Amino acid sequence: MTTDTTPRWVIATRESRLALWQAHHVQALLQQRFAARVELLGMTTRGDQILDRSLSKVGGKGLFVKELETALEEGRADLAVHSLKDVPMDLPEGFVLAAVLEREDPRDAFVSPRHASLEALPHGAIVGTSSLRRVVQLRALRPDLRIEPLRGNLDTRLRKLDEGQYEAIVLAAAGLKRLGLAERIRQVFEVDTMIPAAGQGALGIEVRTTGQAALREQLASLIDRDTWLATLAERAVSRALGGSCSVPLAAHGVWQNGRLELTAAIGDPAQAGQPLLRARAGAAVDSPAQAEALGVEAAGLLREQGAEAILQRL
Ligand SMILES: NCc1[nH]cc(CCC(=O)O)c1CC(=O)O
Repeated sequence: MTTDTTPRWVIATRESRLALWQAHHVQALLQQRFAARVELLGMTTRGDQILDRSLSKVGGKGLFVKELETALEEGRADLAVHSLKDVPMDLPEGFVLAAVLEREDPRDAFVSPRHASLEALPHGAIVGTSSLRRVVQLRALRPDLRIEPLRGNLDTRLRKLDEGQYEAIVLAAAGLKRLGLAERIRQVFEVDTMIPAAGQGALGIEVRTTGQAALREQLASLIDRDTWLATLAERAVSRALGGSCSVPLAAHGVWQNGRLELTAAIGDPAQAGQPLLRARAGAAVDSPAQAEALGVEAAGLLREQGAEAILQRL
């Protein structure tokens, strides 16, 4: 008799269409690269259940992650695939991000049935969006607009737009592109106009810290170094400033001639139309420690400009 040495792994995933697309993407990658047998374990998280309130009001980061970690802990799954944006900077004891994959488009997208761009919206138009980060940046760009909360998965958000509850909505380009909905995008915001969230557009793969040496080694070979270092810097800004999603914080790193150029911004939800505090920091980053130091530097620059007062009020 021969022993079957084919690795068998189970991926824990949320069950939204986007989460399943992402899990299937990682499943295919693992099957191709390691000739592994990979199954999906779909599950519902608190973040999926709470649809009537803004997520910033119901307990912050980790809402989309915890149930998946429980499945890892109990051995029902071996890895969890997340949108990196939804993953807290500090994972609970016993868990680690084994890989960050190459980033999709990190930008935010403007979607509207009738209007070609944010600039083209009529005075006072209603725009839907789900994050405080987008709210403060939209207000700074167009103080006249009425910005209303918008929750739910991608299909739900598009349906609410199509039903006429909003003139336009703003959401991550990456999700729309992954689901084949790119044709709905009327405008993508350049990253200087609407600074993305830390980790936006990237996928993270989480595993247990112990007992998974072989899997961790194989996942490490999937790391996209540029995305990994850039998102480490972005996430370090968020951690240095207290990192909850009730903070309207943006952080985005771009590689230019071998240097990582990091832009970060924080807005004040209580001060409509106020300009955002912005900071830029760049360095020839070549290690995780250097990436995190760059993030801490950018956070320090925001503090010097008065980020503290905003954080105090929140
Ligand atoms: N917070 C929900 C979430 N998490 C990741 C994405 C989009 C895909 C990505 O950024 O990788 C979205 C939807 C959105 O912000 O529009």
